[in-house]
Order: sequence, then structure tokens, then C-alpha cells
Amino acid sequence: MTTNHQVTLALSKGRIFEETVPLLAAAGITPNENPESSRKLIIGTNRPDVRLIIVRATDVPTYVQHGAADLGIAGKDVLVEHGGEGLYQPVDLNIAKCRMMVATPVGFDYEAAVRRGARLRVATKYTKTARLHFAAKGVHVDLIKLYGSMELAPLVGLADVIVDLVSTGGTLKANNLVAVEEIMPISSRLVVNQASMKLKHELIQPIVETFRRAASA
Ligand SMILES: Nc1ncnc2c1ncn2[C@@H]1O[C@H](COP(=O)(O)OP(=O)(O)OP(=O)(O)O)[C@@H](O)[C@H]1O
Ligand SMILES: O=P(O)(O)OC[C@H]1O[C@H](OP(=O)(O)OP(=O)(O)O)[C@H](O)[C@@H]1O
Repeated sequence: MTTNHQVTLALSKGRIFEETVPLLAAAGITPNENPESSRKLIIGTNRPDVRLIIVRATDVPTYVQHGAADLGIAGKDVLVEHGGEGLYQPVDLNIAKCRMMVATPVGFDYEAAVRRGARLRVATKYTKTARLHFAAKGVHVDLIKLYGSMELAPLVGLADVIVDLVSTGGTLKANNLVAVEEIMPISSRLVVNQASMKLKHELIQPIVETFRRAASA
């Protein structure tokens, strides 16, 4: 159980953890175990007042919103889908950078489909983001919720287009797809439970400031 003398930081394994290690180091925080190799979900650190919990990337805002974690690091993609209720987002950490894009099979004329008012089948993990994007453009869509490998959907006739994250473009290229529209740039943000920010201000504020300085260095 966390106390007023300890803060809990929610992180996901993989790219967010890798890119967070230098930020933790700047705040004088060294995990006692490597979450990539450990099966433990609660990981202590060299600082008795800081512990880490390891959760799915999509679940970070939920843990922080409910105060099960005081702080967390989550992608803007995940935060937009979650809605951000109960969270402060004080620092854009400029890590895990990529872009939320609309992509289609090579040869699909997206602009023409939009112009003639076609109804598009859109496969995505990001249904809220996609709904808002296409509604703002006045494009009618049937949303197909997937949990990964969105690039497959247009190749096997499940969808006309996808909404997914693109970084190098390598995954799109390998699957004969092309990005046709940017929805928003994505990076990860530090999120803080609003009640924790007040109740544990003396512990949390220095971490926020250190992350802010490290992120802009
Ligand atoms: N190719 C990429 N390049 C850079 N950043 C990315 C890329 N893909 C995802 N991200 C960012 O990193 C975050 C974590 O991605 P990661 O792949 O670790 O989790 P996930 O598998 O998408 O999530 P979950 O485990 O909840 O299904 C994403 O929310 C996004 O903000
Ligand atoms: O443009 P690229 O550099 O190829 O990156 C894009 C890929 O990265 C993400 O997947 P990720 O690697 O996180 O796999 P996952 O979503 O299946 O975990 C995203 O969903 C794309 O598939």
C-alpha cells in the first residue's frame, strides 16, 4: 500500500520504459530490477520513496486516474482515447515520438473517395480518435475495432483504410500501404493524479521539474 511518504509511478515495458530510464536517472531513481526480464509487477527503486508498477501502455491512465498510481507515462494516442479525466499532463517528455496517420493500400485514391462522399470502413485500435477525425472532415465511416496488426485489415478485405501510428514507415511499406493523412503528432507525456498532486506535492513536484528539465535538455 502506498503512503503519503511514497509515490507510485506507472510505466509500460518496451519503448516507454527504455526511453524513461534516462529520465528516472536524472531524478536519482534506479529500478531494483529490470522490468523487461523480471516477472514482478511492483518494482522498488534505490529511493525508498519511489516505486514503479508495470502495466500495459493502454492501462497507464486508468491506474493514475483512480490513484492506484500517483504518476505515469503515457502516449498521447492512449491519452486521447482515455479522455484524460482526473489527470494533470504537466510535461510533454518528447519520447516515443511518432505520428497518428490514416493509411491505405497503395493505389487506393483516398482523396477521390472523400470527395465523392464514399462511406469508408476504417480499422483501428484508436476508435475515438478516428471517429473525431472523420466527423470533423464530414466523412461517414464504419469503425472496426482491432487490438493490433491494423496493417493487415486492408490486405484481406476487412477495411478500406486504417488509422495507426507511423514512425519509420517500415511497417506500412512492408505491407504495401501508404500514409495519406496525418491526424496528429504523438509523443509521451507525464501524467499525474490530480489529488496526489495536492496531497503529495513535496514528493511529486521535484520529480515533475526534473523530468521537465531532462525532457527539454
Ligand atoms: N513505432 C513507434 N514509434 C514510436 N513510438 C511508438 C510507436 N508505436 C507506439 N509508440 C508509442 O509508444 C506507446 C507504447 O507503445 P507499445 O508498443 O509499447 O505499447 P502497445 O503494444 O501499443 O500497447 P498495449 O501493450 O497496451 O497494447 C504508444 O502508446 C505510442 O505512444
Ligand atoms: O512506422 P514504423 O516504424 O514501422 O512503426 C509503426 C508500427 O509501430 C507500432 O507497432 P508496434 O511496433 O508498437 O507493435 P504492436 O503495436 O503490435 O505492439 C504501430 O502500431 C505500427 O504497427
